[in-house]
Amino acid sequence: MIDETTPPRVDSEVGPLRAVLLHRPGNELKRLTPRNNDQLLFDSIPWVDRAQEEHDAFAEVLRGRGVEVLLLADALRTALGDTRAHAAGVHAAVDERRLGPDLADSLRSHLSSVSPAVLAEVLMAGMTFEELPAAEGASLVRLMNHPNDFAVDPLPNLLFTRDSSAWIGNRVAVSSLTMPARVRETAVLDLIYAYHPWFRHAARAYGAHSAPIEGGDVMLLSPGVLAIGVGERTTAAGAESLARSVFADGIAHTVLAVPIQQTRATMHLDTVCTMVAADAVVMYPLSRDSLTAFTMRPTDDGSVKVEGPAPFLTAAAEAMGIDRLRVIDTGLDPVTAEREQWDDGNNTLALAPGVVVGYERNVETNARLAEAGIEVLAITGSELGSGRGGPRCMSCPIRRESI
Ligand SMILES: NC(=[NH2+])NCCC[C@H](N)C(=O)O
Repeated sequence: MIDETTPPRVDSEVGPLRAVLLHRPGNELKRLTPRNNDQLLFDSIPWVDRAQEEHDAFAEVLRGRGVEVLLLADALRTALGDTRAHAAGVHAAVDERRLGPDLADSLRSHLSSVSPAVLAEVLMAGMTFEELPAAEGASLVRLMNHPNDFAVDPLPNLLFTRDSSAWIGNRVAVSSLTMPARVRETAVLDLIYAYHPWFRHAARAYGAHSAPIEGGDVMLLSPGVLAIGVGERTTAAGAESLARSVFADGIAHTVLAVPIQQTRATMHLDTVCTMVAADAVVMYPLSRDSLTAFTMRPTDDGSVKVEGPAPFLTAAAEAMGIDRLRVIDTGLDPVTAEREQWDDGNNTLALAPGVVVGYERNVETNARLAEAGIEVLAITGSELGSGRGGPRCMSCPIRRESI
């Protein structure tokens, strides 16, 4: 149990994992249709019951290895028990630009009287116009929207808790998410970190309302050394602001900004590379020689010095103070490599150095990891994967032991 004697702290990707924030997918996935799935960032329509079973099995693997699992929905309900959080939750749910003043007022007053559990459900699964409380008289906004249109958008990507917040040392960075379908996740995580008792003393590393940055792009290469992917989601401005913030707080001495391709397949740095041991990564073979990095370090006068670009592996090893950052040689043929990269083969979650969780379907990548001495705990993800995210994307480590 996390308490004041064992506060949240994460200073690597691979230190023994002790506590993690996960989101068991819920009714928000039932909102996905062939008409809205692209916009909601899913590649197909998941079978929700099966996705929940797969997720339960994922959580069980973690618990079986001594990891405490905090589920986001539970955390949100707990947080909303505080009246200030409840008021902030109502504010976050109601978008007056969409509803107009009358409907917004009536929805606000309705939500103000619901239980924390009901408000949490609205914040996660959204609300259609048909589900709005019944009203007297005609409202233009009600009349002109289809009953199945969203009055409050659902958040199906809450599943990917990696992106909406990230712990760096003893501080949490609540993300400013790029895609419109995910922007409101920030408000949900803000409520949890401000009002859940586990996080009462949590300090923030980065303002949620600064430039875009997503946790899938943030990698803790070693204590004090961060790599930040810059691409579809995290901008150069986001990487620079986060670097300034961690330098100012003294929680990092080097930050690498790593340009990644602006494509759906490589939306975050962790889609092409994750750490499997203190000095080893699994990496999409095509990225191996093409990834580069700019190195940022703080200067004495409080500004940031930028160098590079240099090859990523060289810059990373130098910043980490090691001879070489090993790449597990998956040696896959380009077609298999591309298929397994798409299915999050490189998106592993380390539970300890040399022990990772991966999707079972990435047979070739997992076999190469095993040959290299990495224990792979395989989980099924046929439905979970339809949102394009693997074990690392679906987990936000809250506490890891130091290595
Ligand atoms: N860290 C990650 N790779 N996260 C994957 C997020 C997938 C999600 N559907 C999105 O497009 O945002």
